[in-house]
Amino acid sequence: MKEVLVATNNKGKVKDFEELFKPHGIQVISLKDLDEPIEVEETGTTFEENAILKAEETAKILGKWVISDDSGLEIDALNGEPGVYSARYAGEPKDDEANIDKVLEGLTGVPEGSRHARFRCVLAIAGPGLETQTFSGSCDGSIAFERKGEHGFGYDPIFHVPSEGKAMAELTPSEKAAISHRGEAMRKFEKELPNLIGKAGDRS
Ligand SMILES: O=c1[nH]c(=O)c2ncn([C@@H]3O[C@H](COP(=O)(O)OP(=O)(O)OP(=O)(O)O)[C@@H](O)[C@H]3O)c2[nH]1
Ligand SMILES: [Mg+2]
Repeated sequence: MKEVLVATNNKGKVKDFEELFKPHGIQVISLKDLDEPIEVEETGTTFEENAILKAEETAKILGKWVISDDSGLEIDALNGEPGVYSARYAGEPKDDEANIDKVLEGLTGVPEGSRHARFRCVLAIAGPGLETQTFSGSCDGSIAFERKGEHGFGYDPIFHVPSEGKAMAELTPSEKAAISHRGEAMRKFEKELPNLIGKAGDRS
């Protein structure tokens, strides 16, 4: 396995995956690199359902193994919102800055101790001759009162990571990989990687 196709249109996720696959010498190809656009409708109500949908639909179209990622932010004080709707919380088109503003507005008046949240990520791998598998990860933190940091994407500037004493967007890519929801899911995937490489032959 020299390269892996990640079924995502999100450039921020691609960067996270590049960091995560770097130690394996595996190059990440995303839907952004293909000539024909692929956009799978995310009709599921859980991260797992949507991850499986994206992996299986894309694998069917391309006829090869793909990995997908469905992820999002759950905020306790907002009853788990934005959850599976994280990408488009403030509506279409997808806008990270508007999403952050909506979260901060929704938490107006909520004190520091009541702003607990978690990022969740489910990776799915699907393709010819392979039974679809999923791997999940989460990362606990809290929602800050203002943006900090320049790294990452999405809600990273307002996601405070207590173990680091910093916002997720203040962490370098390798620091984020070590503690993030996507990193945890990847480490579970990595344990399966030798088996998958064996099964892949020249299919991947
Ligand atoms: O600050 C963040 N750091 C992260 O590490 C992270 N991971 C997910 N998210 C949020 O959750 C949505 C996923 O939605 P999602 O899984 O449907 O992906 P997407 O629509 O952006 O791309 P695609 O992979 O579906 O093509 C994203 O857009 C973000 O808003 C994150 N925010
Ligand atoms: Mg999406």
